[in-house]
Amino acid sequence: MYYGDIQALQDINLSIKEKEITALIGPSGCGKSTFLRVLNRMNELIINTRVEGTVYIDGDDIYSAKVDVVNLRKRVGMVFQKPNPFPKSIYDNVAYGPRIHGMRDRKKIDQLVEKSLRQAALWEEVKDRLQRAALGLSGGQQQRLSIARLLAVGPEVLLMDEPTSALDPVSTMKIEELVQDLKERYTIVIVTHNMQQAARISDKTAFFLNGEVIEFNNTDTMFTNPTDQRTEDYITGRFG
Ligand SMILES: Nc1ncnc2c1ncn2[C@@H]1O[C@H](COP(=O)(O)OP(=O)(O)OP(=O)(O)O)[C@@H](O)[C@H]1O
Repeated sequence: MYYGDIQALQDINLSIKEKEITALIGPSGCGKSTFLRVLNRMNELIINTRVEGTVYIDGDDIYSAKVDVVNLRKRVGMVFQKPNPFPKSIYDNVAYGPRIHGMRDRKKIDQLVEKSLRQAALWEEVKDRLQRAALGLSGGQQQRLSIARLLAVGPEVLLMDEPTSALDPVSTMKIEELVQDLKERYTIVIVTHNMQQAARISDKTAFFLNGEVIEFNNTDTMFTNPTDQRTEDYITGRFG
């Protein structure tokens, strides 16, 4: 993966397993977010970028010329560091995706909004104020709303780029619990600067350094018995 002439990722070969949580860790600028964006071709929204190599999801090469990128991003959704609700009601935020994908039946949309908010562990907090502004919710609630908005379009893979870094500890804990619940149905890849978080919630961890994956292992092994000295140095806080 290149930004202009600068190669930001090299020699990456990762097999991400279905219905697992894979954490991406590593110091700032090592390529974690770039890699995440490779997985749903979001890098293409940045000018002058180029990808070499292939990414398969369920056997489909997502970089094939045949792929409909809108559909790909529906299959592989993304949550960002800062929650980004639209300046609309809570209901309309969740209904937005299904509507642009052609859903018209009001009753079906109602059901989907409720289901998505329940799955995102937000329903109980907002069910009496669905028509209120999403921007009136707390940061943690807005982040769960961003997740509900994704779920409403029926993704298979959820990409999360430091989803709790702007949140307080209680909201962070709720998101961590939610991510663990979502693993039952979705494959999750999460970038985090918080190593305790990676250790608490993920099944596998990939350690990135200077655009390469230095180590990819079961999270337990990675944090108790890393193979590479550089992984050990990073997780014990010697750099980064
Ligand atoms: N839009 C861009 N244009 C040019 N270079 C970029 C762009 N985005 C990232 N890079 C470069 O690519 C490399 C990897 O950046 P990336 O944001 O993927 O790292 P990261 O590990 O996610 O960092 P952080 O933890 O700070 O978010 C860095 O050298 C960065 O400067």
